[in-house]
Amino acid sequence: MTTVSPKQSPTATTDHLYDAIIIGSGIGGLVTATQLAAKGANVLVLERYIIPGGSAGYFERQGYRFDVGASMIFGFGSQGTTNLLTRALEAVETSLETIPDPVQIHYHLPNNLEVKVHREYEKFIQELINQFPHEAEGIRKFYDECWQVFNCLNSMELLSLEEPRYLTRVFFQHPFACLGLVKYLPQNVGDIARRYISDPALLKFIDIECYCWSVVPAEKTPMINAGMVFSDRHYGGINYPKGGVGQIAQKLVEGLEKKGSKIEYKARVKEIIIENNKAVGVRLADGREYRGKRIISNATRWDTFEKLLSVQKPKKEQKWQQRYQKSPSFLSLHLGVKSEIVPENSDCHHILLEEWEKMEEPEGTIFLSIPTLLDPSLAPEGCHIFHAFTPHWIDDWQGLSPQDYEQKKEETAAKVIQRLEKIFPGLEEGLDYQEVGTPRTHRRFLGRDDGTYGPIPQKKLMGLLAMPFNQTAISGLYCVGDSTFPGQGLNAVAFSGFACAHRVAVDLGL
Ligand SMILES: NC(=O)c1ccc[n+]([C@@H]2O[C@H](COP(=O)([O-])OP(=O)(O)OC[C@H]3O[C@@H](n4cnc5c(N)ncnc54)[C@H](O)[C@@H]3O)[C@@H](O)[C@H]2O)c1
Ligand SMILES: CC(C)=CCC/C(C)=C/C=C/C(C)=C/C=C/C(C)=C/C=C/C=C(C)/C=C/C=C(C)/C=C/C=C(\C)CCC=C(C)C
Repeated sequence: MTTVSPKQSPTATTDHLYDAIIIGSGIGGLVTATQLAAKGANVLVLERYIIPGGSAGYFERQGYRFDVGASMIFGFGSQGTTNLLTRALEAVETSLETIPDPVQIHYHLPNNLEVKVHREYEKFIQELINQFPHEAEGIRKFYDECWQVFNCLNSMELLSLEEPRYLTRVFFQHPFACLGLVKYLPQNVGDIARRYISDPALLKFIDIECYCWSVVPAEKTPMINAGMVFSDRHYGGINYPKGGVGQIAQKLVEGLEKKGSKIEYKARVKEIIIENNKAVGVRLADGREYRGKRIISNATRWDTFEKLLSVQKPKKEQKWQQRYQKSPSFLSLHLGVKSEIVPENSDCHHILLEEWEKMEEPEGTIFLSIPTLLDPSLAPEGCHIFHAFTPHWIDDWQGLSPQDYEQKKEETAAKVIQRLEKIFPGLEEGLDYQEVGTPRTHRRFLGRDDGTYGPIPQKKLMGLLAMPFNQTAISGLYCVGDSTFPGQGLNAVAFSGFACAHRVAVDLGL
């Protein structure tokens, strides 16, 4: 890997004009970079941290390799067009071995409602119908409608919706699929679920099915995204990259470099340079400047428009901020756990919630992943990795003395572990290693304002209609990643990367 450290950089001045400069090497940034490099563009990626990946990065401690973010990965299917991670790697002639996950989520919900989302669609539907036999028809109709959305998406090439020639072509090739998507773009899951389902407990189940990836209940979750998540888990499936989630970014970087483009680490962009109302380059924290024909920010919109630009925030962005707010961040427990406490045939991903009213509260819903059930090589022999996380706001972690901060981490972690004892009795006794990340950790290491997981609607919106694409109100400046259409999720930001690269490539005449 060619890592150029600031002091050795041969191109520290403005003499080289890159086709595109990308701020940040999250999966959104890297998919844009590799797509452009594959089309022959000369790209520079600038990453403030020491490795690529952002929320999809990793860190190693005492023989454990922990994923920074979620370990439940969509987008690694082998057919159709929605397998965007497989496709992004293929575009730069690389690939990753993945391990299929037989159960997407094992839910442990109020009133002892236990449901497993099996990879096999029919098995999942039967399991849910067994819990709610009186809603058998509604359950089928609801999830079948999600398949309609997915089938539309999965039939067409997925590129920039800001490129008229692509839109015309795709419309002539797949008129019904396009009209289907136009119909669902303004819709949310809650309205569709209520058309078929009336049992309040089942509607709550649909809420948590949405909440665990969109961080909002069904009424605010866009139907297009639900169509992807609720169907692709049974189609392409959930597949874990061998060697950990961090491998995805590592492989993309390898591919990027093979195509002659480059990435620099410890390269924090402090300012996007604007000349004659156009973005023309970036200035780093260490004073270096780089020039590019196009500038693409993989930082969040809050970071991009409030911290990296000295010009007034465009009206369009002000409007966006009235519609979307920052979601909470997470408290993350990265645990090493003795294998004895993990029964054979345990599932990899769990959701634990004891009271429906607390679903959206900090520490209400607990997410747990045990990636070593799929790839044991991530932990020392005889041990597993437990990654437990629960939403938390940064405000609750500010202004504490170092001692109080440490103590709060310990106490909050202990509460989470205690609750997880319900699923894995003996967990506390079985601990071998513990590292706790707070919203402050996420802000510091991921460079995300307030450590946010991403944008969520302030109020009920019209599906995805208000989510911006990649172009911005500033000429030459584009955004990519989870504060662009269609939002959070690796496969979602991969789509954003494909779309952004397509729009930029057309603008560059590539
Ligand atoms: N299972 C899953 O689906 C899963 C797993 C992990 C992550 N994710 C998702 O990935 C999404 C995030 O991906 P993304 O691509 O939008 O962004 P990201 O936040 O992961 O990456 C942004 C990158 O930009 C860098 N950066 C920020 N500001 C910078 C600056 N000024 N200069 C240089 N570098 C800077 C950060 O260090 C980071 O590496 C989230 O929505 C998260 O949910 C999903
Ligand atoms: C031409 C005409 C007329 C028209 C046109 C129309 C059209 C074409 C349209 C189109 C559209 C489109 C393309 C769209 C797209 C979309 C997409 C791609 C989407 C995607 C999505 C995805 C997603 C959302 C994903 C997500 C995921 C996630 C978030 C995940 C997460 C996870 C986690 C958090 C974890 C959990 C854990 C546990 C449970 C433990």
